Amino acid sequence: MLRGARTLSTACSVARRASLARNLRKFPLQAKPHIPSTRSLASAAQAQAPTHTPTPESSQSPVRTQDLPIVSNDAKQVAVGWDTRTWSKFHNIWLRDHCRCPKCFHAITKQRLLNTFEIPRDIAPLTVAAKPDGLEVTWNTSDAHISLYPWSWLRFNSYDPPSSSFAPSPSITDDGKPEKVLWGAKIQQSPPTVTYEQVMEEGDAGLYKWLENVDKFGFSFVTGVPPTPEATEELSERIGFIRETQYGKFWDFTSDLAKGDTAYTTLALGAHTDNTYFTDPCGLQLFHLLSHTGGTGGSTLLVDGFYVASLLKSLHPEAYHLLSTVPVPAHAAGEPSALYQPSPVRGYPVLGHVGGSSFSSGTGGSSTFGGESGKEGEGELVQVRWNNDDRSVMSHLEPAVVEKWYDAIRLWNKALTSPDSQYWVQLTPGTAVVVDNHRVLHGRSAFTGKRRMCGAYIGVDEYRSKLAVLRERFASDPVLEATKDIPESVVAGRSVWHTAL
Ligand SMILES: C[N+](C)(C)CCCC[C@H](N)C(=O)O
Ligand SMILES: O=C(O)CCC(=O)C(=O)O
Repeated sequence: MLRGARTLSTACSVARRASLARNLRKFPLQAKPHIPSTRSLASAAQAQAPTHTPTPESSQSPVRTQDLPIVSNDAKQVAVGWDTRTWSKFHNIWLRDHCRCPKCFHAITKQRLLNTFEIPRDIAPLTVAAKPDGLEVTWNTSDAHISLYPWSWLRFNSYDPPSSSFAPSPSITDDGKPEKVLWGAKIQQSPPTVTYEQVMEEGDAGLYKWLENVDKFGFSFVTGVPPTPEATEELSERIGFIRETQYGKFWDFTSDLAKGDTAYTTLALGAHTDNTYFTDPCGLQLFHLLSHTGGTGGSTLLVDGFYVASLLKSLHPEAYHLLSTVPVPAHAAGEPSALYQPSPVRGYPVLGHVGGSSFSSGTGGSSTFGGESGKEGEGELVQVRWNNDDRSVMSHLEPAVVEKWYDAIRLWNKALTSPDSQYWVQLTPGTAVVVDNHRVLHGRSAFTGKRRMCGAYIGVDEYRSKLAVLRERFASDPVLEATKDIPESVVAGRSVWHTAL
């Protein structure tokens, strides 16, 4: 198994040669297979069960050809043998389209320069070679174009089989991101928290910690925030620019119905996510209680929607399936100058997924956005959209589904409101909370007196972009690590082999 193969230029240093040797697993000596058909590749890999557990080369020996993956090709595909049981197959057209040389890919803007549609449909390699840097392909085109594909990059982007199907490798995980931690009421024992000082410090390490908290837990407190709207706005903008909506940019609100929404009243609000009436609900929502005088109540509720969904899925799979497939319309119609509905107006399921093994009559080839899906499996839960107060008329339900759907949301609500799921916290001036609005539901208890809350929305793409940039700086990425010495890889501070490109 390739472990973050380091790269070697032809004039590679002894040190780099040794480091590649260290990282490369010894591939069992094997006669180069004939150019196998796609079908026979699988049987070939299957038949050649490893005769021994490959062991890393000693750090002294130079890299040997047999230390490199085995490569071969036919008229349609190139096969890469990571070890005798693990092969990837890449279509020739796919490889040519993903060439990252300076002619095919703008190293500064990270945009494709190659005209995909000028690639001959039947393009094939003249030669394929396993080089220390990666797979080298010389194409059978008039320019005999040469492309290089680093081993770690190929393995990360393997689609046949998907790289997620490979045995977990400490050096190369399928997306390199930390696992999410699902939580219930017990999170109150040690809720994820950073300090304002950490978040505001120039080096951004504290900002990174804050956003990693949000990625892992779906929320994070920030303590020591000056109890002013100005400081809170500045804190919000550490993540990215604030998303303006019909409620304004940075909000500073109280129970005066200044805006046509029950948030601007003293009413209790059940656990919900915001913006179900937008096609693209905000990614983060930040709240900071500035003051509450002459009254009681107004405590904040947080519920991990991913946790509750996991309970529903195991206890009531039918209900889970309905919440994952039936789109829910919503509206924001409290402002005379605004009347929001999502596009399509039928809305989106309460539980949004990607990658389900299902058909879809909606957009995007999966059940996530608007389509009905088969029951084979929903895929990965990536978004919770739930606000029963903002829900519009369910005018599209199949008659036979109506009562089942209401039973399903009754089970969902029961799980949401279970004491085991609910984390109630009384916010105080100086402690802000940021919530992943695609995962964690929030609410509040009713209150009396004068209560002043401020905060802001951050778009989901702005949030994820900032986290990706911080990860580039602070987290180790096996593909970036393995490719950083390939000449002309890192341009304008970013690698052309970044796995987000
Ligand atoms: C702007 N502020 C956050 C104060 C209120 C937003 C209104 C919340 C709306 N009912 C929703 O669920 O999206
Ligand atoms: O007032 C609060 O504590 C929260 C209000 C709310 O849920 C919202 O604005 O979405």
